Amino acid sequence: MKVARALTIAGSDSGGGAGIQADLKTFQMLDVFGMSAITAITAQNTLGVHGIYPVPLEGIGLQIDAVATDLGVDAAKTGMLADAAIIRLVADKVKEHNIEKLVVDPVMVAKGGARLLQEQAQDALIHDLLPVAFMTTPNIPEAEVLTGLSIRSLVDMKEAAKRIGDMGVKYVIVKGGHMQGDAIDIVFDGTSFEQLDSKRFETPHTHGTGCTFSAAIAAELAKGRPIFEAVATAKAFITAAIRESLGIGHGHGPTNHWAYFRSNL
Ligand SMILES: Nc1ncnc2c1ncn2[C@@H]1O[C@H](COP(=O)(O)OP(=O)(O)OP(=O)(O)O)[C@@H](O)[C@H]1O
Ligand SMILES: Cc1ncc(CO)c(N)n1
Repeated sequence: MKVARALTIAGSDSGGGAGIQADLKTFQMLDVFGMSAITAITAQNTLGVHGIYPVPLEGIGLQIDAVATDLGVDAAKTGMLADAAIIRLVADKVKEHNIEKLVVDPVMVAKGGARLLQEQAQDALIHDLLPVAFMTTPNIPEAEVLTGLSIRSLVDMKEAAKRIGDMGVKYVIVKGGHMQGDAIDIVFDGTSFEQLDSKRFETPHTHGTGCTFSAAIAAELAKGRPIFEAVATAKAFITAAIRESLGIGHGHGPTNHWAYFRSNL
């Protein structure tokens, strides 16, 4: 049996709903062997981020080297990268190990408002990481920071996707989780647009939705699925995970990483 292998380069969420934990659960549910390089440890739960402890650069580089030189990486994703030095290191490692299918989730701020990326690191994201990425999946506030645009409509989302595409990344998905109405994401392939649609669920349990969505894309790309099939499966995965939330914790609870699999039984 040949198994697909995916690597997440991200922060640890002790609460289990976002970060490395969400990514590994998602890989597992999509039949992909999951590996991790941890960039920072967060003390976090559904109420917020209580502490952030970055891993030394050398340790992050060694984790990526260890995995890439032995087990192999069919696709990777990035999540919380904390600062500019980590972003540059990850960009260098992606080039060194020829990781072609890299999904960059440009994580900047947690749901409760805690910064997960230093503000001065935003330039490194644009100039160092996006040019080596295959796909990026900003939410609305992240797309606004990356482009300087104010995004209020689907037309604005498309314009933002185009401008982010000009930064050197092949595919861009501007996610509509932060808009009003249906949860519509815009996919841009450099020439044309597609939409991923779902109804919006009125729920506070959306902790880690972005992490889970980008991990599902990386998992499907690791299996060699065509792009639009991969993103459609990821949308179905996150929609089921939000729809059937677990109702645990006292704040923004985690999504349900079993839901997509169970709904297909
Ligand atoms: N309430 C909702 N109902 C249905 N789909 C949603 C809802 N909220 C988000 N989504 C979908 O979830 C996916 C993730 O989008 P979102 O904009 O929430 O990411 P994010 O803000 O990066 O998440 P996080 O920072 O919490 O990890 C998108 O496909 C989006 O459309
Ligand atoms: C570690 C980590 N990564 C990403 C997010 C964004 O959801 C979070 N809250 N925590």
